[in-house]
Amino acid sequence: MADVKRVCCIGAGYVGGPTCAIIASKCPDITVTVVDLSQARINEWNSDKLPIFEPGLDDLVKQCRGKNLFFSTEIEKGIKEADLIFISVNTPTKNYGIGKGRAADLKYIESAARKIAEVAVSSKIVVEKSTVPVKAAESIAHILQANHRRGVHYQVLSNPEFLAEGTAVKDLMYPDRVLIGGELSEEGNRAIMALSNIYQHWVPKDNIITMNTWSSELSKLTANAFLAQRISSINAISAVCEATGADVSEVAHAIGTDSRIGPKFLQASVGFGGSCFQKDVLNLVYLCECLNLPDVAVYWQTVIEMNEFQKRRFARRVIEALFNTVTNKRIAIFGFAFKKDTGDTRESPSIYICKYLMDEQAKLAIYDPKVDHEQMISDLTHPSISDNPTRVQELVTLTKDPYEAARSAHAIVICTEWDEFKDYDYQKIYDSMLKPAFIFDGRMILDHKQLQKIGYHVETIGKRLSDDVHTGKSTSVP
Ligand SMILES: NC(=O)C1=CN([C@@H]2O[C@H](COP(=O)(O)OP(=O)(O)OC[C@H]3O[C@@H](n4cnc5c(N)ncnc54)[C@H](O)[C@@H]3O)[C@@H](O)[C@H]2O)C=CC1
Ligand SMILES: O=C(O)[C@H]1O[C@H](OP(=O)(O)OP(=O)(O)OC[C@H]2O[C@@H](n3ccc(=O)[nH]c3=O)[C@H](O)[C@@H]2O)[C@H](O)[C@@H](O)[C@@H]1O
Repeated sequence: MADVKRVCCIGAGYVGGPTCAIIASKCPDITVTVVDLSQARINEWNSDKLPIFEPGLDDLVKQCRGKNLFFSTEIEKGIKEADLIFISVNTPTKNYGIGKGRAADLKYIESAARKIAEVAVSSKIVVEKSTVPVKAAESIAHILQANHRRGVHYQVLSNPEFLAEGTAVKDLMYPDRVLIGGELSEEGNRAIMALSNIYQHWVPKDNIITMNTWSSELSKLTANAFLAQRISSINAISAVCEATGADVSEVAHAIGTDSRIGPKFLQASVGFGGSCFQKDVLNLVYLCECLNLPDVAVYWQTVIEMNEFQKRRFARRVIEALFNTVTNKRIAIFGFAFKKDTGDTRESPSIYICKYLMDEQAKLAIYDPKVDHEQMISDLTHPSISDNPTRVQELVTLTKDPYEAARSAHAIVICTEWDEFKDYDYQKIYDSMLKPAFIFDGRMILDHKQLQKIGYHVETIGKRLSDDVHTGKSTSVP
């Protein structure tokens, strides 16, 4: 098993696609096939317009596709031919039955494992790449072993992914660490070495950490929980800043220079989004409840609650500043993706800000440089966001031009930190808006002094910029 020649990855998503593109580009001696149930997704991977936007990914895929990188719906063929199989399918939060709203839905993982057991005719290393609850690898191993053919043996490894969207290529190219968990046995070690050898084509050996499977699985959930907790912590402090006159950027800088705390992930915002933070923290909460650790579960649950609070709080500030009513007011929403440099909108805070404003019957003009309009409508008409899709269509205008979005608007709300938002001609935008013209900078990216000079009423997260004549809040601490 030491020399892996053929890799198959089940799941051609945000993780499977970029991860395999890097492996193919760094290991010309390995053939990598990414398989998926979705013909549409595979067609896109084989086209000029990839299904996901990631800086640097197009070039990487073009460089290897058709040589040692293949995208296909022939799942059985991919499995049969591979020595090593990544399972990189989605593990969303369960929306039915036991654990609804918290537990990870493992049905895609299980069906991938069953498919491997059904078709494999030679031994395989099966690598759990998806983020899963602790002990999922054990369940995968159980399914594989219960269905194995004579002479076919499996080793199951945990190899969680730490890439972030928008920087996936860089993160995969220069990972802080690669984590591999496996069985503590001779066979297990051989499998760990085989996977480690793939990564050693480009990752220094010292950055490849090996450990037992459960530690590896729990480390992934813990990493995301800690990152999400930092954001919730700084967002909690942003509320204190707004109430006192302190500036959250200064506070973040002050604490971030303490080497024990560090400067990263201290950017206060409208709240965190993305497909994983909420899902994985909830997954951890559920795990703790199942392990009869209710106090630990409550501790992590508050990270989610603080995030909800931040999104609601920001929307409420917009409404309050606009004289306590946004009914029929045109509001330009700049940014719909959950962060810059991605077209992904999963759990984007922008969706919730839009929801709260639509609940107050505001008219929204939404602009995002990368998100398809179809996706925006699908997100805003989702039953969890609106029970009246026709009303959403009436309230929402989708534009391909930020200047158009802001024309005749009462306010601009920045929901995503796209770099291009910093470079607009805000004088021109101001001239086209209704007065007083408001900007709510939910990402703290604009030059607030300059905007005030133009005449805007500016509000941002974690800092008071304008007189609070509208909200009437006092700056004194009781
Ligand atoms: N999106 C991200 O940035 C990161 C995601 N992760 C984790 O990686 C996993 C995958 O996430 P994404 O790539 O974002 O998901 P995704 O939803 O973009 O892609 C998953 C793909 O798996 C396919 N699939 C599902 N069941 C299948 C089956 N039985 N056979 C073949 N294909 C199947 C789906 O059609 C879909 O295309 C999740 O567990 C996630 O938590 C981990 C780190 C980063
Ligand atoms: O498991 C996953 O899916 C991934 O989740 C996150 O990556 P991602 O969600 O793609 O993006 P992040 O950069 O972590 O941003 C998440 C959200 O937090 C927000 N954020 C981030 C940092 C910050 O300081 N403040 C802040 O509000 C972002 O705007 C975004 O909405 C982790 O950073 C990755 O390590 C992990 O692999």
